[in-house]
Amino acid sequence: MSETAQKQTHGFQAEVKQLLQLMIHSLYSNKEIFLRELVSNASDAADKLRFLALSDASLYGDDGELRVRLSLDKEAKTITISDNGIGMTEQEVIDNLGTIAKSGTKEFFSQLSGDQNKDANLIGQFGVGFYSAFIVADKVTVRTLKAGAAAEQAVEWESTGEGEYSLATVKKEQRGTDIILHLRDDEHEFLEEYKVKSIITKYSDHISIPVEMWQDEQPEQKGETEEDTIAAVPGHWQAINKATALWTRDKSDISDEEYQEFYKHISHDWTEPMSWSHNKVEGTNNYTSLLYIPKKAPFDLWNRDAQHGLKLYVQRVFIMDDAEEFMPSYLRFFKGLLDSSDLPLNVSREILQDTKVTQSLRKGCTNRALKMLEKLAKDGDSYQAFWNEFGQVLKEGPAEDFANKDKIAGLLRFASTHNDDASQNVSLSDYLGRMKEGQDEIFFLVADNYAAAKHSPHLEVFRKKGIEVLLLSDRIDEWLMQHLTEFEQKKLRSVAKGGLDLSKLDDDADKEAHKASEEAFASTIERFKAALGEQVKDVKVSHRLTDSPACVVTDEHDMSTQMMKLMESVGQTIPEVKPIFEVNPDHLLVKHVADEQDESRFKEWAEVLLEQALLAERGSLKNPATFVGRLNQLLLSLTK
Ligand SMILES: Nc1ncnc2c1ncn2[C@@H]1O[C@H](COP(=O)(O)OP(=O)(O)OP(=O)(O)O)[C@@H](O)[C@H]1O
Repeated sequence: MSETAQKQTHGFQAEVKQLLQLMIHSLYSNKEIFLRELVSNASDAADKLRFLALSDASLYGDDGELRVRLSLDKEAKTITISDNGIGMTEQEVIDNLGTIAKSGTKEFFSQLSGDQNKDANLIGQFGVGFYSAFIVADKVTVRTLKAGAAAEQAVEWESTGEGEYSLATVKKEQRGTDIILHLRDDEHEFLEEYKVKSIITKYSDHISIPVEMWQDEQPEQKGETEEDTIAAVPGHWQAINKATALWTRDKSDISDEEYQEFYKHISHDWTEPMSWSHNKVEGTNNYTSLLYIPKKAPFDLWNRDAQHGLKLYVQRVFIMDDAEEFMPSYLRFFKGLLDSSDLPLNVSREILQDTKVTQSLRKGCTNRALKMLEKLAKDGDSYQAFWNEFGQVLKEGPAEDFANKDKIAGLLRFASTHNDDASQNVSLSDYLGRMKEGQDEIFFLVADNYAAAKHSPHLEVFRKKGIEVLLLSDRIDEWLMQHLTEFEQKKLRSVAKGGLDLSKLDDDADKEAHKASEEAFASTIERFKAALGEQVKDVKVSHRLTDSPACVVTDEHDMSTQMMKLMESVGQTIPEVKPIFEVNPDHLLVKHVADEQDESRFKEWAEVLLEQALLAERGSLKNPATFVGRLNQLLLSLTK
């Protein structure tokens, strides 16, 4: 019984109103998930209490059996989900049931399109949680008492899910939370016991505490013969789920559906996972891990403040969410849990950070995760779908995890000149399989975007010789290639750097032709050097161009153009790097310039060729107006 004190009315945060509106409309076809969400919250509340009780057993009071109870009231048309978990204080009710505290919430709402199907998926990724109650209820009452608080300090929250909710202090004898859903007129199917039971079996069988329903008294019954009677069974609460922690069960006893539902419970994701791996490890370390690869990237994958990591249990007791210590950051998209027997029950984040056990568990989980990816990579289509979602994150790997560099390299996918589109589907092994005889390096080019890479003059000689080049244009690629220098004993080499030596791939005729053109052009090269002076590091005859008159490359050990751009874009000052200017002696324009006898006109041409090459390479010039002016002068002179 409760005495309701004066009610106060509060307004929902604007985003909550928006979420409620959207949810009711876009999740209607999947409305039964409200039960999964509320039972999942109840089970989390039990986990949290169990954790606190590790250091203060008195929190259990005389009620140590944690459970969730579902009650149906056909007359009142209510369904109640009741737990004896941690409960909430008034402030927690305000924070948890009146606002959305997730990082990236604003960005999330700005992504919504108004298209119900698309938005339903997005909301799924965002996590609907408690508010899903309003899909089926036109009024929700929450009565909650925080563990350890006096019965008079309980809180009643009530709302019709429109713009406001009310709060009142009430009396509640039992610790925990009751969520009472006043069902909408057309939702009375949820008052049928068989329906509710079937939903629990479908979605929440894996919940580790009992989910109970009231079983009415069974009166004494007649047996097979006159004398036999079957004794009456008094009314009692009966568990309708298996109530054992899923990961402690034998793999062979767990169905795919159970693994999938468990994933939704721990990840708050909506869609089925791409794959999972469940392992019990015994030996130096004793632990169970259950790792999942999601199908879709969460909306906050790139948000620096977003939480990630595994759910940590010690000897089946929940310890914390988002334990980041067990997975490197480049695998942060993995979801799952770790149950260790080697960590102390009172482990804190601080202790976790410097124990040897953590390090070896992290190693174990990382290896397991990489194995899962290697397995997935054998299935081309699934892996491609995975790569399109998470490839960019995996590209952080070679820089972060030196020990697993080779494994990660094998998992990377690139666009390449072998294909005619931007899709990243070429592995380094594919590339090795297509290498030309005599080729002992893997060639790549980093540019601002795929089109810029594809049309780069640096590719001309590679096209002519039929040598494949990987085309990289993601923001992280330059960083990646700084760390990915070798794969299966083959060096990776940028085609935009000096020191490119394709002589092993040249036939004798090519070699002679190169030598001849270098000799014939030697004096022109000297004239270019004199004309360009300090602007360039060197001038050379190019053997990499067929269609373009000239290009610039950076010296082998200098900072690459892409790296300079990247650093400039984040406001770093960078040391001046002078380009090496390469000219194509077979190009008509270069021949024309070489014939120019007037040294000042030669200088003008040299400047224009250099600026053109810089423009093609960097996409911009320090002084574009000078370039345009110079070019126009030369064009005019040609018309005379
Ligand atoms: N039965 C409950 N007992 C105690 N606290 C609860 C209960 N239900 C909800 N809460 C609190 O309210 C918060 C918000 O719940 P909600 O279901 O909206 O989000 P969530 O579970 O954190 O994540 P998601 O939205 O992804 O499901 C929870 O994090 C929890 O702190």
